[in-house]
Amino acid sequence: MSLGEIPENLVEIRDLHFAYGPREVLKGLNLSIPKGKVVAILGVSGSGKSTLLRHIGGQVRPAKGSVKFQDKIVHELDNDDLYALRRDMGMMFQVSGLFGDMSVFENIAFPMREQTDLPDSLIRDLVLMKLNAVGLRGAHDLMPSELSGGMERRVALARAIALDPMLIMYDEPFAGLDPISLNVIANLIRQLNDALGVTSIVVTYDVSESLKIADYAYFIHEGVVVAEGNAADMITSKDQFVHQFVHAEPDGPVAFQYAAAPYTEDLNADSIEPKPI
Ligand SMILES: Nc1ncnc2c1ncn2[C@@H]1O[C@H](COP(=O)(O)OP(=O)(O)OP(=O)(O)O)[C@@H](O)[C@H]1O
Repeated sequence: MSLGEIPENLVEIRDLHFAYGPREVLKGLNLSIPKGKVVAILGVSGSGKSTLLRHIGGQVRPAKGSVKFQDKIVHELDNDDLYALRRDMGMMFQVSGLFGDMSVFENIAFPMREQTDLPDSLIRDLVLMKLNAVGLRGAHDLMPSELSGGMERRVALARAIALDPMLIMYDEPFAGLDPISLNVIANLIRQLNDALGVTSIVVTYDVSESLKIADYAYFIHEGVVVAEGNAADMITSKDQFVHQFVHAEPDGPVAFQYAAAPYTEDLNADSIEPKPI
């Protein structure tokens, strides 16, 4: 590969450590998100995926290591710069977070009104454009309570792109969706990434869906990257961890048994003797 072909990274995570009190969640995480790509971050529930996204958005501070967004170290920014940085990031969560007392239109217009001085006529056109991109221009007058789960997720996606971010972060975008809605969301993630020229991070435990649309995948477990590679290669990977994940095997590097003393020790131990009735 010539130097000219090496993609520039939008996000670089180096030796990231973080703990919630005594609970160490990230233990020296390293990964890079190249510009223009869709990158899947995969791992079992509780492996620290959402915590990683919180570091990229600057909501939490690393105990050690850093997150670099473009040329800025996120945890070194002052409040104004952090606010400006967050405008370059759109987020879509499993829980849509739409305002229940505002129409679909007003939900998308809200960040535009809050963060820009655009006139109402332009906001109107922009909102309809964003809704059109997710196939819901015709639903602009509906209230969130009138939307199906899949539609709600699409409105949340329209809101995530309201301010033309450079990076879109998706936290469990497929959770709880029926198969058709799930496909719609997966295809939208890919299409919007390419049409808008953005970069996307998809954090999920849904391996098969995310590998269909991602360019690159990282597998994280117990706070570190345990495997990575081109998404297409992951399906046939011989790596034990990837294999277990892709084939949803109940035991493997991610152990079925919670860590315990040897069985024989436990069987003789006083502590597990049944209490007298
Ligand atoms: N605010 C918090 N305070 C204490 N512990 C937390 C907090 N947030 C998360 N944790 C714990 O940190 C670990 C990692 O959580 P995180 O949400 O980052 O994992 P995840 O991989 O995104 O999993 P999930 O898909 O279940 O959200 C979990 O064990 C979780 O219980």
